[in-house]
Amino acid sequence: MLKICGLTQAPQAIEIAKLGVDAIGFICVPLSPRYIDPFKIQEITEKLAGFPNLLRVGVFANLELETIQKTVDIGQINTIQLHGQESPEFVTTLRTKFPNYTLIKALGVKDQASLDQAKIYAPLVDILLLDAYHPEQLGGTGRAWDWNLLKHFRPGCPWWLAGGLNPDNVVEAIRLTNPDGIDLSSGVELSPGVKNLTKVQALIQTLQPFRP
Ligand SMILES: O=C(O)c1ccccc1NCC(=O)[C@H](O)[C@H](O)COP(=O)(O)O
Repeated sequence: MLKICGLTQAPQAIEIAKLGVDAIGFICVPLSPRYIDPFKIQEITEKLAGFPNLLRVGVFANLELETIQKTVDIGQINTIQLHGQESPEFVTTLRTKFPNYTLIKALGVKDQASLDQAKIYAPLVDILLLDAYHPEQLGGTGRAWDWNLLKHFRPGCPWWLAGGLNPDNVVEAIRLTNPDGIDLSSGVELSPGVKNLTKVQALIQTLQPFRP
Protein backbone atom coordinates (compact mmCIF):
# COMPACT_ATOMS: atom_id res chain seq x y z
CA MET A 1 0.00 0.00 0.00
CA LEU A 2 1.26 3.46 -0.88
CA LYS A 3 0.00 6.63 0.80
CA ILE A 4 0.96 10.14 -0.22
CA CYS A 5 0.12 12.55 2.55
CA GLY A 6 -0.33 16.29 2.97
CA LEU A 7 -2.22 17.14 -0.23
CA THR A 8 -3.96 20.49 -0.51
CA GLN A 9 -4.68 20.91 -4.24
CA ALA A 10 -7.34 19.15 -6.33
CA PRO A 11 -5.34 18.93 -9.61
CA GLN A 12 -2.44 17.32 -7.73
CA ALA A 13 -4.78 14.90 -5.97
CA ILE A 14 -6.23 13.80 -9.31
CA GLU A 15 -2.78 13.35 -10.88
CA ILE A 16 -1.54 11.38 -7.88
CA ALA A 17 -4.66 9.18 -7.89
CA LYS A 18 -4.13 8.53 -11.62
CA LEU A 19 -0.58 7.38 -10.87
CA GLY A 20 -2.14 4.53 -8.90
CA VAL A 21 -1.48 5.31 -5.24
CA ASP A 22 -3.65 3.50 -2.70
CA ALA A 23 -4.23 6.37 -0.27
CA ILE A 24 -4.00 10.15 -0.11
CA GLY A 25 -3.87 12.07 3.15
CA PHE A 26 -5.28 15.42 4.23
CA ILE A 27 -3.79 17.10 7.29
CA CYS A 28 -6.64 18.23 9.54
CA VAL A 29 -4.27 19.50 12.26
CA PRO A 30 -4.68 23.30 12.46
CA LEU A 31 -1.05 24.06 13.42
CA SER A 32 0.43 22.13 10.51
CA PRO A 33 1.75 24.05 7.47
CA ARG A 34 -0.16 21.41 5.46
CA TYR A 35 -3.51 22.09 7.17
CA ILE A 36 -6.54 21.95 4.93
CA ASP A 37 -10.07 22.77 6.09
CA PRO A 38 -13.00 20.36 5.66
CA PHE A 39 -14.63 22.34 2.83
CA LYS A 40 -11.39 22.36 0.83
CA ILE A 41 -11.12 18.61 1.40
CA GLN A 42 -14.66 18.27 0.07
CA GLU A 43 -13.72 20.25 -3.06
CA ILE A 44 -10.98 17.70 -3.66
CA THR A 45 -12.81 14.49 -2.75
CA GLU A 46 -15.79 15.29 -4.94
CA LYS A 47 -13.40 15.29 -7.91
CA LEU A 48 -12.15 11.81 -7.01
CA ALA A 49 -15.38 9.89 -7.71
CA GLY A 50 -13.58 7.96 -10.45
CA PHE A 51 -11.29 6.33 -7.85
CA PRO A 52 -13.67 4.33 -5.63
CA ASN A 53 -10.91 2.23 -4.05
CA LEU A 54 -8.75 5.16 -3.05
CA LEU A 55 -8.40 5.68 0.70
CA ARG A 56 -9.11 9.35 1.49
CA VAL A 57 -7.38 9.78 4.81
CA GLY A 58 -8.09 12.55 7.30
CA VAL A 59 -5.11 13.00 9.61
CA PHE A 60 -6.08 14.22 13.11
CA ALA A 61 -4.06 14.85 16.24
CA ASN A 62 -5.51 15.23 19.73
CA LEU A 63 -8.77 16.59 18.34
CA GLU A 64 -12.23 16.15 19.80
CA LEU A 65 -14.68 13.60 18.50
CA GLU A 66 -17.05 16.32 17.28
CA THR A 67 -14.32 17.91 15.14
CA ILE A 68 -13.43 14.55 13.62
CA GLN A 69 -17.10 13.77 12.96
CA LYS A 70 -17.64 17.14 11.25
CA THR A 71 -14.54 16.80 9.10
CA VAL A 72 -15.42 13.25 8.07
CA ASP A 73 -18.95 14.31 7.09
CA ILE A 74 -18.03 17.48 5.21
CA GLY A 75 -14.77 16.25 3.72
CA GLN A 76 -16.21 12.89 2.60
CA ILE A 77 -13.20 11.01 3.82
CA ASN A 78 -13.29 7.24 4.38
CA THR A 79 -10.23 6.73 6.59
CA ILE A 80 -9.33 8.28 9.95
CA GLN A 81 -5.68 8.56 10.99
CA LEU A 82 -4.98 9.50 14.61
CA HIS A 83 -1.54 11.08 14.81
CA GLY A 84 -1.44 12.47 18.34
CA GLN A 85 -1.43 11.09 21.88
CA GLU A 86 -4.91 9.56 21.60
CA SER A 87 -5.53 6.99 24.34
CA PRO A 88 -6.63 3.39 23.65
CA GLU A 89 -9.99 4.37 25.20
CA PHE A 90 -10.43 7.24 22.72
CA VAL A 91 -9.50 4.94 19.84
CA THR A 92 -12.07 2.41 21.04
CA THR A 93 -14.75 5.12 21.18
CA LEU A 94 -13.87 6.17 17.66
CA ARG A 95 -14.02 2.58 16.43
CA THR A 96 -17.56 2.33 17.80
CA LYS A 97 -18.60 5.64 16.22
CA PHE A 98 -17.06 4.82 12.82
CA PRO A 99 -17.39 1.04 12.39
CA ASN A 100 -17.20 1.21 8.58
CA TYR A 101 -14.21 3.50 8.27
CA THR A 102 -10.60 2.42 8.03
CA LEU A 103 -8.90 3.42 11.27
CA ILE A 104 -5.17 4.13 11.51
CA LYS A 105 -3.21 4.88 14.69
CA ALA A 106 0.14 6.58 14.15
CA LEU A 107 2.95 6.58 16.69
CA GLY A 108 6.31 8.32 16.72
CA VAL A 109 8.95 5.70 17.47
CA LYS A 110 11.76 6.63 19.86
CA ASP A 111 12.77 3.23 21.19
CA GLN A 112 11.60 -0.31 21.94
CA ALA A 113 9.10 1.05 24.49
CA SER A 114 7.36 2.94 21.67
CA LEU A 115 6.91 -0.32 19.81
CA ASP A 116 5.54 -2.03 22.92
CA GLN A 117 3.05 0.83 23.18
CA ALA A 118 2.15 0.51 19.50
CA LYS A 119 1.20 -3.13 20.05
CA ILE A 120 -1.45 -2.06 22.58
CA TYR A 121 -3.29 -0.32 19.72
CA ALA A 122 -3.03 -3.24 17.28
CA PRO A 123 -6.33 -4.94 18.27
CA LEU A 124 -8.16 -1.60 18.18
CA VAL A 125 -7.36 -0.38 14.66
CA ASP A 126 -7.05 -1.57 11.06
CA ILE A 127 -3.54 -0.26 10.52
CA LEU A 128 -0.65 0.97 12.66
CA LEU A 129 1.55 3.71 11.21
CA LEU A 130 5.05 3.93 12.60
CA ASP A 131 6.57 7.37 12.11
CA ALA A 132 9.66 9.30 13.21
CA TYR A 133 9.62 10.65 16.75
CA HIS A 134 10.17 14.39 17.07
CA PRO A 135 9.96 16.29 20.36
CA GLU A 136 8.06 19.25 18.85
CA GLN A 137 6.48 18.03 15.62
CA LEU A 138 3.78 15.40 15.35
CA GLY A 139 4.34 14.42 11.74
CA GLY A 140 5.59 15.45 8.32
CA THR A 141 9.06 15.85 9.82
CA GLY A 142 11.01 14.52 6.84
CA ARG A 143 13.23 12.72 9.34
CA ALA A 144 14.36 9.18 8.69
CA TRP A 145 14.90 7.10 11.82
CA ASP A 146 16.46 3.87 13.03
CA TRP A 147 14.45 1.35 11.01
CA ASN A 148 16.53 -1.46 12.52
CA LEU A 149 14.16 -1.22 15.48
CA LEU A 150 11.46 -2.68 13.24
CA LYS A 151 13.34 -5.71 11.96
CA HIS A 152 11.28 -8.09 14.08
CA PHE A 153 8.17 -5.96 14.50
CA ARG A 154 5.05 -8.15 14.16
CA PRO A 155 2.17 -6.27 15.79
CA GLY A 156 -0.60 -8.65 14.70
CA CYS A 157 -2.25 -6.14 12.36
CA PRO A 158 -1.11 -4.48 9.13
CA TRP A 159 1.44 -1.71 9.67
CA TRP A 160 2.84 1.07 7.50
CA LEU A 161 6.20 2.78 7.64
CA ALA A 162 6.59 6.59 7.58
CA GLY A 163 9.18 9.22 8.39
CA GLY A 164 11.72 10.71 6.04
CA LEU A 165 11.02 8.32 3.18
CA ASN A 166 11.87 9.47 -0.35
CA PRO A 167 12.43 7.86 -3.76
CA ASP A 168 16.12 7.31 -2.92
CA ASN A 169 15.79 5.52 0.43
CA VAL A 170 12.45 3.74 0.12
CA VAL A 171 13.82 0.47 -1.25
CA GLU A 172 16.34 0.17 1.58
CA ALA A 173 13.58 0.89 4.10
CA ILE A 174 11.26 -1.75 2.64
CA ARG A 175 14.01 -4.39 2.42
CA LEU A 176 14.95 -3.80 6.05
CA THR A 177 11.49 -3.66 7.61
CA ASN A 178 9.04 -5.38 5.22
CA PRO A 179 6.04 -3.17 6.03
CA ASP A 180 2.49 -3.65 4.69
CA GLY A 181 2.51 -0.09 3.40
CA ILE A 182 4.51 3.11 3.22
CA ASP A 183 3.56 6.73 3.74
CA LEU A 184 5.44 9.73 2.34
CA SER A 185 4.96 13.45 2.58
CA SER A 186 7.96 15.80 2.58
CA GLY A 187 10.13 13.39 0.57
CA VAL A 188 7.92 14.05 -2.47
CA GLU A 189 7.18 17.71 -1.83
CA LEU A 190 8.10 21.09 -3.35
CA SER A 191 6.89 23.04 -0.32
CA PRO A 192 4.50 22.13 2.53
CA GLY A 193 1.24 20.95 0.95
CA VAL A 194 2.54 21.16 -2.62
CA LYS A 195 3.73 17.84 -3.99
CA ASN A 196 6.48 17.28 -6.52
CA LEU A 197 4.76 15.15 -9.14
CA THR A 198 8.05 14.23 -10.79
CA LYS A 199 9.20 12.77 -7.48
CA VAL A 200 5.89 10.93 -7.01
CA GLN A 201 6.35 9.42 -10.49
CA ALA A 202 9.94 8.44 -9.67
CA LEU A 203 8.74 6.85 -6.45
CA ILE A 204 6.11 4.76 -8.22
CA GLN A 205 8.67 3.65 -10.79
CA THR A 206 11.05 2.63 -8.00
CA LEU A 207 8.32 0.74 -6.18
CA GLN A 208 7.18 -1.26 -9.20
CA PRO A 209 8.87 -4.52 -8.12
CA PHE A 210 7.19 -4.31 -4.69
CA ARG A 211 3.61 -3.57 -5.79
CA PRO A 212 0.91 -5.86 -7.24
O1 LIG B 1 2.41 16.38 7.74
C1 LIG B 1 2.11 17.10 8.69
O2 LIG B 1 2.28 18.32 8.65
C2 LIG B 1 1.52 16.50 9.93
C3 LIG B 1 1.22 17.34 11.01
C4 LIG B 1 0.67 16.84 12.16
C5 LIG B 1 0.41 15.48 12.27
C6 LIG B 1 0.70 14.62 11.20
C7 LIG B 1 1.26 15.11 10.04
N1 LIG B 1 1.61 14.25 9.00
C8 LIG B 1 1.27 12.88 9.04
C9 LIG B 1 1.72 11.94 7.97
O3 LIG B 1 1.04 10.94 7.79
C10 LIG B 1 3.03 12.11 7.24
O4 LIG B 1 2.88 11.56 5.97
C11 LIG B 1 4.10 11.32 8.00
O5 LIG B 1 4.33 11.97 9.22
C12 LIG B 1 5.43 11.24 7.21
O6 LIG B 1 5.93 12.51 6.94
P1 LIG B 1 7.36 12.71 6.21
O7 LIG B 1 8.43 12.37 7.17
O8 LIG B 1 7.38 14.14 5.81
O9 LIG B 1 7.36 11.82 5.00
